[in-house]
Amino acid sequence: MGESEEKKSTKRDKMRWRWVIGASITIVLAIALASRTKPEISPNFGDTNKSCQCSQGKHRHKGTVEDCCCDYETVDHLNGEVLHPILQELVKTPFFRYYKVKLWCDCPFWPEDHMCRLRDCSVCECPESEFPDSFKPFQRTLSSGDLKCREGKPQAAVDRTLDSKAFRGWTETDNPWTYDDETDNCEPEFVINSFLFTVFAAEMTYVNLQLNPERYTGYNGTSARRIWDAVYSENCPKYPAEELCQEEKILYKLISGLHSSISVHIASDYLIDEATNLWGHNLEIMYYRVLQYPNRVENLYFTFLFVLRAVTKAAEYLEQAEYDTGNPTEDLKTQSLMKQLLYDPKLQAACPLPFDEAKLWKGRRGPELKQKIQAQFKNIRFL
Ligand SMILES: Cc1cc2nc3c(=O)[nH]c(=O)nc-3n(C[C@H](O)[C@H](O)[C@H](O)COP(=O)(O)OP(=O)(O)OC[C@H]3O[C@@H](n4cnc5c(N)ncnc54)[C@H](O)[C@@H]3O)c2cc1C
Repeated sequence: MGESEEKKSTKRDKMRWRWVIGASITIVLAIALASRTKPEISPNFGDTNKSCQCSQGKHRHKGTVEDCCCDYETVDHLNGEVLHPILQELVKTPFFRYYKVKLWCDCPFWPEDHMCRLRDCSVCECPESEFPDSFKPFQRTLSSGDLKCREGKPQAAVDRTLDSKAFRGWTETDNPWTYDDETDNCEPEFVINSFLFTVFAAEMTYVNLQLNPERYTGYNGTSARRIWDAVYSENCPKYPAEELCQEEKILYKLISGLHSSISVHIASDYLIDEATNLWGHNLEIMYYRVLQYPNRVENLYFTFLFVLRAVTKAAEYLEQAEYDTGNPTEDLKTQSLMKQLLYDPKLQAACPLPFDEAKLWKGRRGPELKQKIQAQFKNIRFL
């Protein structure tokens, strides 16, 4: 591999791992929130002043998480003791708080999609001066005076010509599970971003995830629903559940687990009263969208363990990866937190193999099935 190829590949790897850690963070938080409110829900739905009547410590879900090698109680314990505290620190580091996304592109499937109703839904882009030098492979035209959210105005977009020149070389794909496209093309694929839910977007730009938390944004109604409908109908076969093979069930569980995670975040940080701008927990939403369906909670735990396996499987790589943002102090801290996360003795002892992927793709149909599911997986891009 030539030097420039190596650089491209390292950049793609960085993007990929930011994604995996990002997914871990969102799912870890969702588990923490769901497990806190799992038992009997108080009738004081949406009321932030009255105390929650949850009886802590009671598990509705017991035993091993289906298709995994770890139980519910252990997940809750590890999440609270180990993962949640470390990830809370990791998300603040520059390497993980800046995320590259494509904004501003018409939806090729559903024109005039109105998306979010709330003003707060708009995505705050970072001015060029803010994001780390080593993340800047191209010149930007966004001035530092442009610190405010741009509130969904496509005309305020940065110079695309520069972007496409700088990124032309990055379009090749070497991972059969993902697209590594960082050009400004608008592709007819689902770009799923649980923080920003930019569903179809173009033009790479940076956002600070600390300024764009995952929470209620008013993205409701038919517009939001048809995206979920499309995600499920494109990727989950219609035939009865008992006829699904293991790999198809897993893809469904991952989508459903991510859906639960998004719903839990919405419920946890909800606009209770628009007039007074009062934000708080909405336990009614938490219950009606997630907790009343045991399988949605189970799928959340499954997704947690699946992502945890991806992170721990890549421990050696992640330990040695460069977390270079041009700020040595912060970058050292990122590396040290990553090591803590990857080699935590409690994690290794309690859940050494969160999910066993070696059981997949067996039998005569294995290779064909893998190709089919890879294509489906690529169709949905979880950022
Ligand atoms: C990728 C994506 C990201 C989003 N991010 C946000 C966000 O950050 N903030 C925000 O406010 N809104 C967000 N939304 C919208 C949000 O997820 C809901 O679609 C919206 O709040 C409307 O909810 P709903 O009650 O109509 O049901 P939806 O959550 O839209 O669900 C649609 C249908 O899917 C089924 N379903 C629901 N949950 C599950 C599950 N876990 N497993 C299997 N099936 C299920 C049910 O049959 C349900 O009726 C996002 C939507 C998408 C597609």
